[in-house]
Amino acid sequence: MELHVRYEGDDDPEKCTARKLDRMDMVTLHRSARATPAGVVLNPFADRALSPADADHDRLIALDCSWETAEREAFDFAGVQRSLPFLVAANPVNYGTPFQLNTVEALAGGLVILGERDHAERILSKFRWGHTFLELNDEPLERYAACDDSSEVVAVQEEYLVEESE
Ligand SMILES: C[S@@+](CC[C@H](N)C(=O)[O-])C[C@H]1O[C@@H](n2cnc3c(N)ncnc32)[C@H](O)[C@@H]1O
Repeated sequence: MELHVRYEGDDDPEKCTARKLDRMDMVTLHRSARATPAGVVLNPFADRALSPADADHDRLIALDCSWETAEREAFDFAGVQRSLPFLVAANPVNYGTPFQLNTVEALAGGLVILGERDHAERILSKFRWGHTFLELNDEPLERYAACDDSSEVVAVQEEYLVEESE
């Protein structure tokens, strides 16, 4: 799976996970929506959850921007829009927060769901806390990756949301 990032450049460059992956040739950065190729767009506002049924696409795309500017319209670029199901951030900025992943976590979570765990491990290995993301989310990721489609993923997610609210 090719990894692409639409890079907005409005977040702290020192902490930007997409820039680090780009320096290591693990993603391709695009400075405009027009230049970003179509694929599966990881969009927290999307109605449909990512599932193994999306594995026939060749590209996984994230939008790297500050959470302050990550509004619905910011994700308006070519491709199929997918949200990630319940997963918890492991990075030091948002540790323990569900759904609000940074770019490398979102790409890695997506890769595992699409059946590319080795690829996910490779990109996370570039970050000190990277392995923690897979440890924290081990069970849900394994279960999502075993689903057939988006509605099954949403049904599994429901169990974690109920646990979270108790
Ligand atoms: C808002 S940016 C923040 C990036 C952060 N500045 C960094 O350095 O990694 C994170 C991106 O990851 C993807 N993402 C994060 N959580 C997601 C979710 N729950 N569903 C879908 N995509 C998500 C989106 O593409 C989102 O724009």
